[in-house]
Amino acid sequence: MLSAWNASDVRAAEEPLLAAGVPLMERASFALATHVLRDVAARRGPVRGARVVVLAGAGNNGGDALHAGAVLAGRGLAVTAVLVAERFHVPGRAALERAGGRVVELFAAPAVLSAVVEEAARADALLDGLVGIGARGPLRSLAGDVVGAISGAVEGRTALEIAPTPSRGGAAPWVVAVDVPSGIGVDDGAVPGPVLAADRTVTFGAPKPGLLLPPAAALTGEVTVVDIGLRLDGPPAARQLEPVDVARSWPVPGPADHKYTRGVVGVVAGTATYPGAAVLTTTAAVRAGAGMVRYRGSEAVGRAVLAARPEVVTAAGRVQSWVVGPGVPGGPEAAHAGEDDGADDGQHERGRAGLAAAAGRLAGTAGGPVPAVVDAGGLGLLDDASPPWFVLTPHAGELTALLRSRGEDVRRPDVEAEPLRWAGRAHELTGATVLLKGGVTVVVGPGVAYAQADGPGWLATAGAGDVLAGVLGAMLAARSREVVERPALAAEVAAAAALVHGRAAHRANPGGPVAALDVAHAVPHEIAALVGGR
Ligand SMILES: NC(=O)C1=CN([C@@H]2O[C@H](COP(=O)(O)OP(=O)(O)OC[C@H]3O[C@@H](n4cnc5c(N)ncnc54)[C@H](O)[C@@H]3O)[C@@H](O)[C@H]2O)[C@@H](O)CC1
Ligand SMILES: Nc1ncnc2c1ncn2[C@@H]1O[C@H](COP(=O)(O)OP(=O)(O)O)[C@@H](O)[C@H]1O
Ligand SMILES: [K+]
Repeated sequence: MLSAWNASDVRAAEEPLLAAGVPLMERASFALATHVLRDVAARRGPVRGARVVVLAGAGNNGGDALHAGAVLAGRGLAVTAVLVAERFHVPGRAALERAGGRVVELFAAPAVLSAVVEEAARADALLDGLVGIGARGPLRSLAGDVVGAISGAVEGRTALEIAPTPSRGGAAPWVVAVDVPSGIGVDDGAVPGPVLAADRTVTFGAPKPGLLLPPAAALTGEVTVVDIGLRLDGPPAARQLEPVDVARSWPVPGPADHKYTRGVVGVVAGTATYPGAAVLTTTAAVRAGAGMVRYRGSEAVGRAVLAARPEVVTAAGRVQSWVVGPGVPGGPEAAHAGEDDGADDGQHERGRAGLAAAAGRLAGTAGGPVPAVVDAGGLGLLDDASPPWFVLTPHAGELTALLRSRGEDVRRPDVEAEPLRWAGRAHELTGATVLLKGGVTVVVGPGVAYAQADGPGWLATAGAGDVLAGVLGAMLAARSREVVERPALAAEVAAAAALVHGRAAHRANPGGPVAALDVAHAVPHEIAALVGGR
């Protein structure tokens, strides 16, 4: 698992070490230089004579970059450091000059900006040491100008670029961000202004949340964490599950298991208008290893489900998790406005009953509360307050509607600009765990947040969300009681489902388009690979 800490926590962890004279900057800058050397060697062969431009800001981030530049100059690389502020890291500059590096005082002669940009565009490597965890807001003054100009000049990069071109020609410089790409929201992943998209980010002590969270996560390139000896004890601000975490906690059935111990998933999905959602959700739940899947819906849709998956049961009975809403009309906005966007075929009533049972509010329900996945039309069926074992699975549009239905004046671009904040707000307003779908899936539960970036862009296809709902339903059913008892566990299981779903999409057709049903069919193979490797 990757755990990310806010800037203030990293600073607090640095303080006692700095007070004790631990050479943190030497550690950081030496590791940074080592990674740059390795990358340059891999791309160019000989490192001697390679051209490196270091963009250095006023603070210690600039200090790291200048000291790394000194190490590189000492190895025979031609290093030019560009100082953007009158205040700069004095020992870093001195070390660089001693090692034979050249310094350009851009702050003293802004007219040389175009020459700097030209040199940067021709460099083998570009180190972005403008600001690190001391950044406040969008890049200002010369730091902003230089990033804007270089981004415009380097092929495949624009100043506000969200997706760096993965394989650029050999001519463009290899961009290494020092600690973080300068100008991102270190704690929240915001991209409030120009940011130079990196090929690699070498981050010190621990990842920062902004490296995991969208939209900034798309600008980091590969993230390398350098251990400089910090002790970060408190809870991380954001986490990212890795395959080994999911493998370790996967409930592999043993000899004593039977279908009810493995978990029964009750699915309220699909209508005559959207029968495919019922097929996709139930198929995904079956393929993800549910002990049993019960489909609840009209007879006609049930026939389509049974034709695709004869394992599915349509009779009512006990379940260990509910999935309510895929392919059911009437999301939060419609419910809020009293609209009706199509016949619900009785699914609203079945969905409400499922959610009431899941919340433990249905008189005469045996076995107590169980987890629920609440998707699409199910989001309009929620009560004012939900328990944390309800996992809401909106995309950005649905989350916006949900928030607006609860009085927040928010638009979709706001949600896309600050997904962690708004998923967190939805968690606060509803009490439920919130999984916000997107290129990076953000999950917020009580005291925990996850950011998962496991799937290819090809996964953005109709029905993919229904498959996720089915996979998550099966995973929650398998750990039903535990999820109800431990408020933060639903978020971990939801993040794990996003990982399985995203990796199944890669597996379904590596490097190419995927259809939602193909993703569902790849799920058991992905699970086998995960648990087989543990
Ligand atoms: N304290 C230490 O010894 C260590 C610090 N480390 C490095 O130090 C960095 C933090 O250093 P600092 O606290 O000095 O802060 P930074 O170097 O991140 O930035 C602070 C400077 O940037 C300017 N600045 C802030 N926001 C700006 C914006 N939006 N546009 C333009 N300029 C802006 C500020 O005026 C300030 O002078 C870390 O990110 C890391 O790279 C590492 O070397 C580890 C050890
Ligand atoms: N750019 C992207 N890269 C990777 N995965 C994505 C991207 N965009 C969306 N996804 C994923 O694809 C799925 C789409 O779900 P959703 O929007 O609910 O579609 P539908 O309602 O048609 O099923 C989600 O799991 C989401 O996280
Ligand atoms: K930086």
